[in-house]
Amino acid sequence: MDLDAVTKQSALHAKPDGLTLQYGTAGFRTKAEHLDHVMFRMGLLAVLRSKQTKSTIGVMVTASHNPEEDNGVKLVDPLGEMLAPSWEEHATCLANAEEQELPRVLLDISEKAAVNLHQDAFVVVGRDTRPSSEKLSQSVIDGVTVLGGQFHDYGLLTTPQLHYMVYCRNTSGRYGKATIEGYYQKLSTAFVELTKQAFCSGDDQRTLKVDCANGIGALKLREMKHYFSQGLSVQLFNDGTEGKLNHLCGADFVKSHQKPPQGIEMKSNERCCSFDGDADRIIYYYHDADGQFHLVDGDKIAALISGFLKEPLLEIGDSLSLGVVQTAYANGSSTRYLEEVMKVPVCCTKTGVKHLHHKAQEFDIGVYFEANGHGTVLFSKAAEMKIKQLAEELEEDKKRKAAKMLENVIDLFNQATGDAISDMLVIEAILALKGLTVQQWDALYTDLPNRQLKVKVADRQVISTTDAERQAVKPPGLQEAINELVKKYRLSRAFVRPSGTEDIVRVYAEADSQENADSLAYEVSLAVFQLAGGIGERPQPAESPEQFLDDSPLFS
Ligand SMILES: CC(=O)N[C@H]1[C@@H](OP(=O)(O)O)O[C@H](CO)[C@@H](O)[C@@H]1O
Ligand SMILES: [Mg+2]
Repeated sequence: MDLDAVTKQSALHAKPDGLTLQYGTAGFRTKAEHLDHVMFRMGLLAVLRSKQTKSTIGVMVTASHNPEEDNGVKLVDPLGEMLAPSWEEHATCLANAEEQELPRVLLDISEKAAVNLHQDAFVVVGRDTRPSSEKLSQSVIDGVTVLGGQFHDYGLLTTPQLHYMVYCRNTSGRYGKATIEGYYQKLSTAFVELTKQAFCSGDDQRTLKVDCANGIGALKLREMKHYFSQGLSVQLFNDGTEGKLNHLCGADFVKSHQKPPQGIEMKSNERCCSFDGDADRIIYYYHDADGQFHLVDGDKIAALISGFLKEPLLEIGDSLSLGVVQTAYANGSSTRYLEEVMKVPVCCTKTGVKHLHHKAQEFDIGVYFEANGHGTVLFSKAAEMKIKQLAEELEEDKKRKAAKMLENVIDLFNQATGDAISDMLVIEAILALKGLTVQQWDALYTDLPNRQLKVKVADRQVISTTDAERQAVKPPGLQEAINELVKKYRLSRAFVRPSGTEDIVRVYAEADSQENADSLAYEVSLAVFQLAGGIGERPQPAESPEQFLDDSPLFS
């Protein structure tokens, strides 16, 4: 490690004095102008991680659904998964080290993590379409090269595509080819194979409207759509040619505002979906004949997918375990539906994909989705082998057919992480095969009315939680207050937790009516404000839904 060279180069990516950042739920995220030093240092860290794991490591430059002026960075571990927690700590230390401390911190990390510094290092880099992303990804590359690491810059990619590339490279191509062409080929071949049956039986060509959040998803979907055009025609909106990234559009906007994005023409009963800014989340929705808006969120995606998978799994007759993983934000109706109607085991984990992903690995087939549309399905090695073996058996019977179908489903999911494009193709395939309309899918169960709010407090870490974030253990008295409030309403539930990506406390409430959910959320916000050191204006009761929109300081 040439520490003199590191010091010299680092001076060109100097850290602003006094700035401290935390590697949070989704890596580092803040205003783009504060991130140059973090990028350079994440290049350095990726080299150390690559040497330690003797594998290719990914670095993605994106701030997902956050505003265009923001940016962020996260590292991708060898099998395409999120960075290991112990390395998140190293990332935070390295990002916050003052210039003169940098060599010592690098040596410290190398020692603590037993990095063999003589090992080769290889890092792959991807970035989203933000104006700041190109320069920032160059800073990552500067960090990689000054430590002698090799790199491949993929340029513009969706976040899940970068995860896919990392996974492919570390499994000698067994997972797929580590090129954009390889990604398109793998997914579209699986999609076309899977839907052959549905489309042969005379179904009309299917059309889907896609809101691309003016982000990277638009570029990639436009390139990819020709690969599966016999099966599905996608119409792109908010494709970045005019609008601003994530502004009044995208999956996060649609989910949190519970209304359609701007820039999309929706006719009644037409199936529409939205990606987020880096295309790792997807949400569906439609207007009914009365013009009422219906959201079909991550919970319903999980219900559709697990219902679909149950049948071929029963058919192949092997006792492979199927489970669904959710977070506390999952609508109570979805959990009840999965457990009581579908009879599948449901687990609840802390918020953040890495927690869900980890839990899903405990099943042969683990379906995980956050309510906001981030998720995928993981197949254990044993399940994959069993399915492949059955699919190759000579006898052409129902069992083999079911195994063949599952084989294509395995290939269609991005098993490295949740992926809007891959999930979209899975959902479209299921709807086609089952002959379901979006309304029929939506009717699987009825969501309980719910409301999410944000409360500003002086220090959000005064709140700590347990039971997958459903119970507050600190500050004293807060959980008791929430329990009392919840008792006042029917079918009600509420919890609070400090956000891992924003400097706020999140409040969630659901109840038998929208009015009651709003009212419970307001009362819980007030309890948080009073018991957890609220700052600024006190939470106000909602008089109109507009009050919940982002421009209000307390409600969004
Ligand atoms: C309620 C909610 O939507 N929380 C989001 C949000 O996390 P917070 O820790 O709640 O800020 O950002 C995460 C990263 O994108 C995402 O995984 C998660 O679902
Ligand atoms: Mg995202």
